[in-house]
Amino acid sequence: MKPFHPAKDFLSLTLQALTPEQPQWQQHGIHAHWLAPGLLELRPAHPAANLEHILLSAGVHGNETAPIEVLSGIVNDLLAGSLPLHARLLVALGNIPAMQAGKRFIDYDMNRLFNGQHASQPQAAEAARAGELEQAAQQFFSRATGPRRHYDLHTAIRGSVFERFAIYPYLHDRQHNREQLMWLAQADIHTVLLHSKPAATFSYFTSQHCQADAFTLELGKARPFGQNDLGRFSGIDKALRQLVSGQPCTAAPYDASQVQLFRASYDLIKHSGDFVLHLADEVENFTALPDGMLIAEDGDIRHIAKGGEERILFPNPRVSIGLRAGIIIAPTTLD
Ligand SMILES: O=C(O)CCC(=O)N[C@@H](CCC(=O)O)C(=O)O
Ligand SMILES: [Zn+2]
Repeated sequence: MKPFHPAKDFLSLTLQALTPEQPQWQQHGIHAHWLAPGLLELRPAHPAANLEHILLSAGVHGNETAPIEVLSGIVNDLLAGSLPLHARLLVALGNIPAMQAGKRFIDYDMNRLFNGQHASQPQAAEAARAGELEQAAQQFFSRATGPRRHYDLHTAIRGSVFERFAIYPYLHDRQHNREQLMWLAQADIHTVLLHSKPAATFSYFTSQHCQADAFTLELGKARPFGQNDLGRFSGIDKALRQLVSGQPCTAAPYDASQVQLFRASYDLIKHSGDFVLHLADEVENFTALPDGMLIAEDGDIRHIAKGGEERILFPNPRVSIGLRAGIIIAPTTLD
């Protein structure tokens, strides 16, 4: 098998729409399978028992470049033999045309097209790719014989009161996994939003349909390629490197003081072109909303903050009609 060309790293191959001459090859004790552009499966050539099965994704939003660089660095070090692999790993760089264009998306937000929603937007450039990512994830996890994890790495449009945070998809009847919460804490992610309903996101899809411990990770502010301070991503970089190389996890028993939890109360939906958000563009994620504050209006609908403990997440009045223009959240504890 022809080795991965060392001068062409995973990211540049993906951005240039190049593929290795052979889709499957072995190097440094790793069996690599290039499934499609930006979709690479790696496993130890001689796997130990009880491997973890880990999906790492980034670039579902094309302009969220730091997580793409983090994952590309991990893949390159695995293939160069400088980072050992003791897991089955699927790495997915999501929206390649949007990455090339430096945009969040081309036609339609890809993270609203999972869970089958791609079928409702067949004309969108993102639809087929969302279906391809779903299929790759399902095939990958269908062959899993041990723990399944999915971390979908993002950065946010706005700054944030809490710089890094995780989003835990709605679990229906499953319990929140406290070991996962402590793993996030040792990755320097101490704030977690618990979703309260199904969503069309990649992490909800793998949580619900692949039974993975799945999270969307928001790791900082979105910046173009070349403008990231990757030092601010060292917590997740180190934690993922330890995870894929099978180093013993140093996460402690569950300690509620390490994890600040919020629960989604309701979404601000943009129902029409009359939608007005009464928050300035500089307002950060997790900004507190004083009791009685008018948050948003849409025709006859008025959203008013209640109780003084609510906060705003992902305020964005520029989304397409029908989509979420923000989430109202409130502090919570585990059941
Ligand atoms: O900064 C923003 O306004 C959006 C950041 C972002 O892309 N967040 C994800 C969260 C996905 C989830 O709820 O799990 C998204 O909106 O897709
Ligand atoms: Zn994103």
